[in-house]
Amino acid sequence: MIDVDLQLTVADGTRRFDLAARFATNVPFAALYGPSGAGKSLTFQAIAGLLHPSRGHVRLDGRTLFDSAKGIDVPAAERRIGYLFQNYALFPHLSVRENVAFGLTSWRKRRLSPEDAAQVDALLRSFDLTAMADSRPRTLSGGQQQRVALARALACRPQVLLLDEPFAALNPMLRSAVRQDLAAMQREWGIPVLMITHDIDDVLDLADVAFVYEAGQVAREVDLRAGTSRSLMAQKLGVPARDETPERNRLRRLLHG
Ligand SMILES: Nc1ncnc2c1ncn2[C@@H]1O[C@H](COP(=O)(O)OP(=O)(O)OP(=O)(O)O)[C@@H](O)[C@H]1O
Repeated sequence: MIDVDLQLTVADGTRRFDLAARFATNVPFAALYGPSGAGKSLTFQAIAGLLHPSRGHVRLDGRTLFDSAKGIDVPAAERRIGYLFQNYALFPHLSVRENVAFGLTSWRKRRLSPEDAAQVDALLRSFDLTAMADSRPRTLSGGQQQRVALARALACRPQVLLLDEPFAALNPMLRSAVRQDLAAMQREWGIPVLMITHDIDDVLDLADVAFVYEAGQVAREVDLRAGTSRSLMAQKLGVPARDETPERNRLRRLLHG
């Protein structure tokens, strides 16, 4: 169960933005959906401990990570949260293996324990990265880089995985394949996922619940589990339903083999 209530203000010389977002869920896959600049990434930063709300709380599976009233603010490194940034933020000077292992090493402890090394090897295998483990990220395709970023986010055995627009850098053909990979990964690792996306298909294909953001607040919660038709879900989310004609589906099947 993740339970957040975040109130914070960010400002620079000319702009100010107020976030007042609240939601709680225990579904395996939840989406934060909404227009650009609505406060979704700030929410992730506050959950991960990179931003400090002025009021509110962050609770994860009964553990309090932040509570302004009780003066609790667990440091980011101790929160056990996997965070996939919008542009992946891979380290260009490190190999694939070193990128995946990054969260498990520290400047003091340069070497991985045998247990951690085995975990890194398992992740490389699981994400089909073993053959490129010693390569630098710039020599990898977009989809491969995305898998490295996901493997790195999972390496610290997180209690929740935050994915900030995980498919944004991928071309449309790759997107649907990677969407399926992500769903399979979620089933295999059993770690709850919160995903930020602008893409209605990401929401409809992956999410159990969507929190719709508007101007720094969660305007509504949409349950996407069985029993609701795709077009009704799209309507609830406030977007036009896709043209799901049989002809279009036939073409989609042909294109995807
Ligand atoms: N340090 C800051 N000072 C002033 N405004 C900021 C600061 N950081 C973020 N903002 C603003 O806060 C708003 C919310 O930002 P946020 O990154 O959470 O949006 P978002 O919903 O994730 O958007 P996108 O989907 O485009 O990534 C934006 O208008 C952004 O410009």
